[in-house]
Amino acid sequence: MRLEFTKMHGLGNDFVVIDLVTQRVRLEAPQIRQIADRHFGVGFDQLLIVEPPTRPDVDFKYRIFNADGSEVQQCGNGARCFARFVRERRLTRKNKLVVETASGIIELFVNANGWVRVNMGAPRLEPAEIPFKADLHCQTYDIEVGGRTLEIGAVSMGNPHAVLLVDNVETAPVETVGPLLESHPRFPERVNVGFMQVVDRQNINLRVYERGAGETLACGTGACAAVVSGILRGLLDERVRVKLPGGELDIRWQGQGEPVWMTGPTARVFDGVLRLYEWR
Ligand SMILES: N[C@@H](CCC[C@H](N)C(=O)O)C(=O)O
Repeated sequence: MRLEFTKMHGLGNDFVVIDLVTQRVRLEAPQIRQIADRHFGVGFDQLLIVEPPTRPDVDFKYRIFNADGSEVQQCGNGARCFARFVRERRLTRKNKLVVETASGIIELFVNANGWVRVNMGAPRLEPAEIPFKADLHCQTYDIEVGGRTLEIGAVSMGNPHAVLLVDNVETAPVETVGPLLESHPRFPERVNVGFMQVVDRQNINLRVYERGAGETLACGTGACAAVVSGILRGLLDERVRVKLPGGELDIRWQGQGEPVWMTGPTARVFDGVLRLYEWR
């Protein structure tokens, strides 16, 4: 079985993108993990699947799978790459796209310079919506991790995020605290973990340990969640430049009930063909 794909990235957060508008395949979790393998497969942080819409008022349906094969609701860097992909593959000529994801509708605007601006929707803060086990919504929560009490913000951008404040992202305990929080029992669907260093009211440094993928060079929803958490804590202004290991994103949020806007670049690395029958 022959399957065309495109390798892309947003700030080094890398993707295999597959068009299932013009191709047909059903990929199960073991195959997804095999394609994700950086030694025995193509390698990616997330697999993005482009499908025809299931309703008349949207342009496409977009599904996202982590490298561990789990299907997830949202991916910010992936959304921008998705927009570039459907235009380059001539599946659409529109500059504004309305797209169905597992967590709702997002709007994408392709700028003249190839950058993409995304309306990521309003963040959800109620614990049950994240989901996070807590009685009430609070700006921050104390949580026991590895014998220590840490303070986190908890935000859903369609997918769950915990945000910790650190003095310096270079020395942040991403490899140790990241996996412990990712699978913490208070996050029943696991969680993405952001380590945020506030530089000033318009600039943060951020590293993210992603659910189902480990630390990535950038996480778009993680950047949105960190800015939301920083604004709610009174530390940030409405527009923030987020510096991640792979590059920078522009994030804007006007407060409760308003959508988060994310703007950033995309890159296509190469096109390829998978021959699924060759795998054992
Ligand atoms: N890299 C992404 C987020 C991908 C999904 C995440 N790992 C999850 O499990 O929720 C981004 O750019 O937002």
